Amino acid sequence: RKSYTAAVYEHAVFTLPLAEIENKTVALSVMKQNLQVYETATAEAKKKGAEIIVFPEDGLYGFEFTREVFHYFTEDIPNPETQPGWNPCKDQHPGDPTNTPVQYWLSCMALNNSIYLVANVGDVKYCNVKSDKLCPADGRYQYNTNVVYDPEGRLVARYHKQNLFMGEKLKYNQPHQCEYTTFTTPFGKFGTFTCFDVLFREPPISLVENYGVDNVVFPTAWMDVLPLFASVEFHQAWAMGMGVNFLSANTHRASLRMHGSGIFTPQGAVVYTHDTTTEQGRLLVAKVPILKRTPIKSTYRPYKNMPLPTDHEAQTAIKFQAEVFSDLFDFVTLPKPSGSLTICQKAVCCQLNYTFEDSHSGGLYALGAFDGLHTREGQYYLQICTLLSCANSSTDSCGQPTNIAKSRFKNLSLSGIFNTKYIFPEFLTTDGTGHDLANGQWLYDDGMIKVNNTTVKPLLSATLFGRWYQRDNDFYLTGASARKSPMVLALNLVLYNVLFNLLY
Ligand SMILES: NC(=O)CCCC[C@@H]1SC[C@@H]2NC(=O)N[C@@H]21
Repeated sequence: RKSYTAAVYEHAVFTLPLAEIENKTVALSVMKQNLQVYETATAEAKKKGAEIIVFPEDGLYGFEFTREVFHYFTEDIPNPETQPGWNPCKDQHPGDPTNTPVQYWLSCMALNNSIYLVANVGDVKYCNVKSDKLCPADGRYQYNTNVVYDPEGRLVARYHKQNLFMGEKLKYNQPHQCEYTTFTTPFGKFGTFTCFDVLFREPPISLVENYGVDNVVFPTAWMDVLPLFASVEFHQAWAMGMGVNFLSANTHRASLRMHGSGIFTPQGAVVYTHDTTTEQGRLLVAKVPILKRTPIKSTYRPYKNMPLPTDHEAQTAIKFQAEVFSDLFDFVTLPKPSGSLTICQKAVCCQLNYTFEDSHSGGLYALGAFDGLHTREGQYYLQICTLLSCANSSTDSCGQPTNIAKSRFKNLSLSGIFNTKYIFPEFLTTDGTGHDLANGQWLYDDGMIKVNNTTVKPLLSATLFGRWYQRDNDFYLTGASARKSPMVLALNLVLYNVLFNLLY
């Protein structure tokens, strides 16, 4: 057997204003409306041959809740490791007040369609504030949770999100210990994690490297941020960088820039959607290769003899600094019609060889390097090389979110020197109407992005997105220091920066 069929459903979640969710009954009616859409999608996916279906993060209720209101959406979901074989569809009787009705519905959906089903739900664990020192004051832990039901309706996996995003900390708790959640199917070993998790080492990298996972199911509620954090470019890059299949289901809310789901393999997307114009859900179904476990290829690619700019390039290429999503990059502009450029920042050096397709086509492009701590919406260490289309003809606009791209390249190769082997290759083209991953028009080979024949659409960005996980553990970024006082954190920050500047 060489492949399996997977489905992801990008769901336009039905929700109610916070003030209207007065009790558990209202919350349940909201979830039932969404579950009805899930049911239709699951039946449709099954009809198309799907063996597994993934639904998005927050897909049953939406996002804007207080901790108290979110409690109405939670159920106490057992741990399948200590209570294997739990099957709400077979074991619960509808109407019993001790039931978990959402789990009952999900389990029956999996059983009735004989399919693996992955959904994101709220799990609650009650605790005693007197005996459990970490127990929240309201006496309960609330978790952002993925559940997986097998085709018999049994709960086979439960995962509590580790890396909570921004406002999520108000309604969810972070598990005391990171959970590594896997499940095995006749078509491969799967791991699961959720949305913001993908930016961190734990649990994603350990699942692949230590738990032998070669398929990931990924419920997400991801807002696009161009040029480096757009959903489909980022999720495809993760699949390609880690050499796994990645089934990503996004919540659909175009007004929040929340869109873009796909089924990605180590070779790139087999199917994806990026609908910015409607508020409709969408089912994607595709064949996915069953992967042979291969050791992760190191993408760390040191190289010597970095070509220096020619006299002509040195005259016309302008060096400048500009921010990309609040990170200050060092940039150099691309002179036309072709060239070979290098730009470095601290330990990162980026090298580009290129020829514009049409030397008369417009658009300013710049090659940028970043090596540092990203601090917006979370803290994590990045090492990046990017070639991007600037928003307009001013260098100030390079790195600003834009959908404008005017030039195609006859050929290009982008490579870099990094301290990390965790490099995720991003590539995005556009004709102004959406994101085109240009699969088949570029290659990621030996740590290098290569275009050998002109892409169909103009290039928005090509990026080697590196994560230096090791560095996250330094100084004030450790979990232990996260519980320290603001004064200690500030001192750590100063110390960190002084040492960092001494080192580089
Ligand atoms: N639901 C989540 O866990 C948050 C989604 C992650 C969003 C990514 S992380 C950095 C970028 N900021 C955004 O607004 N979108 C991107």
